[in-house]
Order: sequence, then structure tokens, then C-alpha cells
Amino acid sequence: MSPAGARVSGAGAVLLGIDHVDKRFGFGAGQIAALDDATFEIRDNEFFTLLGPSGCGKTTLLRIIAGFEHPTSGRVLLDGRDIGHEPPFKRPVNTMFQSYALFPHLNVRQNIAYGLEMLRWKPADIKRRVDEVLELVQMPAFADRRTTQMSGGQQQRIALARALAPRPRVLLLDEPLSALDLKLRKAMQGELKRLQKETSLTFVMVTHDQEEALALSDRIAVMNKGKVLQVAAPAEIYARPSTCFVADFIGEANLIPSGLVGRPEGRTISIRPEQISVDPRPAAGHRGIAATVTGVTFLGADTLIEARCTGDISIRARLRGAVSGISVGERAEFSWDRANEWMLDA
Ligand SMILES: Nc1ncnc2c1ncn2[C@@H]1O[C@H](COP(=O)(O)OP(=O)(O)OP(=O)(O)O)[C@@H](O)[C@H]1O
Repeated sequence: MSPAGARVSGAGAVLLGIDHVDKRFGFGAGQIAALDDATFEIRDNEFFTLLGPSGCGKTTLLRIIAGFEHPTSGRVLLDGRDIGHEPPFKRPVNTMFQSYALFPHLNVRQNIAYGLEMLRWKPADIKRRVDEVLELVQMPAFADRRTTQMSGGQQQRIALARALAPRPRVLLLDEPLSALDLKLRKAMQGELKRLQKETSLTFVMVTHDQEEALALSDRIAVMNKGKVLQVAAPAEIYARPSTCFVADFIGEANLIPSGLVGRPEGRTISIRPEQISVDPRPAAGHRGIAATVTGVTFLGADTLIEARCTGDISIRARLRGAVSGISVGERAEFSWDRANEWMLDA
């Protein structure tokens, strides 16, 4: 990785540099390391996601970028300039909160205008900009409505319009879709991606939903226990996870001790369930392992075969469509193309 704040050729220039950021809460024995030496870069115009399980430090990192929290040590750079001492309202960064935080006593137009009034924009400019962002989120007909009279998805669009109104360079989104039901969440994923492309802004999203991260992001930072484990494009993280945690957290992974398949001991092979076939005679170039089938579950588009092999290691294969001839209790040969396996340190 190049030093935080430097330019990366090819992709957009580096916009934000997270440079050896530590954050500790509390003192003494009760101290929590929410962030441990986070170092990476976010580029101009990219849809960047902080992904990890609850408590991994992603919201803390978002709040540090926004200026609501300060690092215990380390720097946040914007265009190579340390912005650590700038208050939130002086940073070209805006946040869309999980709860939307819309004012119930104001209508849509007043909600969006509020932040611009605080920034002392001229009334005519405010009106023009509110109309523009309502157009952008496809809600111009709702300008005079109270936000309390709107559905979750509509409120979310208004919250987005309000966050975009002051023309920030970076939009921070804290679990933006978590309050929506599954169907609406899928629809809004497309909407978020469209908005990011249309505005050419840098979006930095926090989520614990790996599918959402894979679907939306140009690049993802996978975090666990305050550490940034890998920063890469979704396909790269899926195919070449940096650790067993990343392999298991992003999609499903079979993690098989290398010694079980005749490789030198002490490492772990990661292989995705959809890359495994269940076949008594594995093809040339394939690696195989015998296991006892413990479950056969038809899932519609595919069938999940679960099995247990030597050493009480479980293995899962996802086969296309319905499967016949494989039953619980039988021994079967699970095999995969060696080119698809990925070797990890144990
Ligand atoms: N203000 C605070 N005071 C003390 N501890 C805090 C504070 N904010 C966060 N923490 C702790 O820091 C760690 C990281 O929290 P953070 O909210 O950043 O995690 P997260 O990954 O966003 O989790 P979630 O998905 O649950 O929101 C957690 O252990 C949390 O309890």
C-alpha cells in the first residue's frame, strides 16, 4: 500500500488517507481498543465500504472521518492535508445517519434547507439546491409533505437529499439500509449506486451485511476487532481473502486443514461451496476428500450438501438445481479444481 495521502495511478486520486489511526475508549483495565493502527486510502469517486461484525470499530472510524470523534493517535488526511483539528461542519464531509434524523415538525423542503441555512447560503440558492436534490432522489412531488407522513423508503430518500444538499465531497452512510425491509433494501441498493455514479461523490458506507457490501462497493475494507484485515475490490476479497476470518465472513467458505488433502501441514485451504462437486471420480487436476453426508437441502436454485470428514471437519457443497443420488449417511467424494482453492495461514 502506498503511504496515506499519496496518489495511486489508474483509479481516482487518493481523497482520504487513514494513517495509523488508533482509538481507545476508557482507561486502565477497562480500556477498549476500538481501532488498532487502521491505515488505508479512499479514492475520489469511489463507493467504499467499511464491513465487519458488530463492535469491530467501523462506526468509530466513520465518526472519526466525520470529526465527531478524535483518534487517540494517527491522522486523517483529505487531499493529503491533516484535517484532524477541523470541526465536523468545516469538513467537506456529510453523514447520513441510520435513523435518518429528520425533523418531524418540518416539511421535506424545510428539512433539506435547514443545513444550508446553518451554512448561511442565500435563500435563492437554497431554493434552487433543494429543488435540485429532490429531483436527484426522484421526490420533487413531496416538497411540502411532513416527513412523518412518509414511508421508510421515502424518508430515506429525503435523508439522502438532505445529506447531499451542501455538496460534500464525501458522503458517509451509517448502515443506510438497515431500517428497511428486505425488498425495499434491494431496491434502495440500486438507488444508492445510481446516486453515487450520478453525483460522482465519494461514498463511504458502514455495514455488517456482506452481500450489501459486495453488491455496492468499488472497494471494501474488512474489519474485525478494531483491525483492518483487507482492503480490496469485492471480487478480489472473495477470490483471495487475506485471512480465515475474511474468507468466512465474505460469503461462505470451507476452511480445510492443508494436511487433510495431502499438502504440507499447518496451513488452511479455503474453497467456496459452489466450486465443489460431489463425484465418485474427481477429474484430473482436482483435489478430493471423502466425507459422510450429514444434510441434503434443496434451496430452489441450488442444493446444499453438508458433510463431515476426518478430524470432525465439516464441508459444504452447493450444487446447481435439484440433486438426486446423494443421501444422508452415505460416503461421498467432495472435489474441486485446484485452481479455485486459496491457501491461507492457519
Ligand atoms: N463512546 C464510546 N465509549 C466507550 N466504548 C465505545 C464507544 N463507542 C464505541 N465503543 C466501543 O468500541 C468498539 C467499536 O464500536 P463501534 O461502534 O465502532 O463498532 P461497530 O463495528 O460500528 O459496531 P455496530 O455494528 O454494532 O455498530 C465496541 O467495543 C464499542 O463498545
